Amino acid sequence: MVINSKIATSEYILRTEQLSVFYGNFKAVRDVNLDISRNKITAFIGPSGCGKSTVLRCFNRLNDLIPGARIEGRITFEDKDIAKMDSIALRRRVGMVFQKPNPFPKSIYENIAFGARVNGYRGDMDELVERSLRQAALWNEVKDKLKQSGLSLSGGQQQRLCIARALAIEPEVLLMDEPCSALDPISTLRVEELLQELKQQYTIIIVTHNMQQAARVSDKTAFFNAQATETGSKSGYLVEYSSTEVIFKNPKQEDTRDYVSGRFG
Ligand SMILES: Nc1ncnc2c1ncn2[C@@H]1O[C@H](COP(=O)(O)OP(=O)(O)OP(=O)(O)O)[C@@H](O)[C@H]1O
Repeated sequence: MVINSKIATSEYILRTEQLSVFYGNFKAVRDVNLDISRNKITAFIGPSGCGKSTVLRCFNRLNDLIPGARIEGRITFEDKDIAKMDSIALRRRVGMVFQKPNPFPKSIYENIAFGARVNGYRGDMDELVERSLRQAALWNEVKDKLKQSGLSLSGGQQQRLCIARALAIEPEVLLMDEPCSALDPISTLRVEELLQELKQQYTIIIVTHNMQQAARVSDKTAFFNAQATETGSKSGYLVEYSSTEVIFKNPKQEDTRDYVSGRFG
């Protein structure tokens, strides 16, 4: 009997168990236990340096590329320990969009096709390029200039191109590290609208400094803070994790309340 894996999978696509992250001897983040819900948008908020990006980068093992970085604890993706997975295969399934739009210095078309080709895509490339650009709500703006450089687009369009590029690899999870911080308010709104559409198909984790954005776009919010340790250095930790409504309207922790009401950070 064939069991449908979609039915068999748990509500949580990614989980951390007692996750601590080190850069050399420095413990940047400690003891994070976090379950990421499938097809939801989870926001990471908290003051600068509390480890939001560090935790985000753990989910597709991008920290592996930083000399001296290592983790303690465990992260599972679809119930499998990611430390035991091939990192390239993991990154195909857990894509990333960075803070600053970073299109390749290639045509709009090639920005999508290049990564897909490198990842072994064998289907109809024109169809994939169109589908990815449509998913990223960019198709109508670029369909007549696919041969132009990706760098000729506006900042907001470049970021949507980078989202389209990430989607073309057909990931299951999209990690976004402050994807709107370099964008103007109108482009930000477009990306936020786009996220709502994308969550039908993808699980999204977004790091944001903009609390209104977290409140507007996310279903769940994780609030991180940093605290001085015995050695004097500051170590990040997860203060509270709940539905976005609870975090913003009725948090359990006083620190969360102070942060979301703008009293610190
Ligand atoms: N590559 C690195 N090497 C050494 N230390 C690092 C590295 N990246 C981050 N850190 C340190 O780890 C801690 C957490 O940094 P991180 O960038 O994850 O925080 P953040 O909450 O995302 O901050 P911000 O909101 O300012 O982006 C900080 O003390 C930072 O200096």
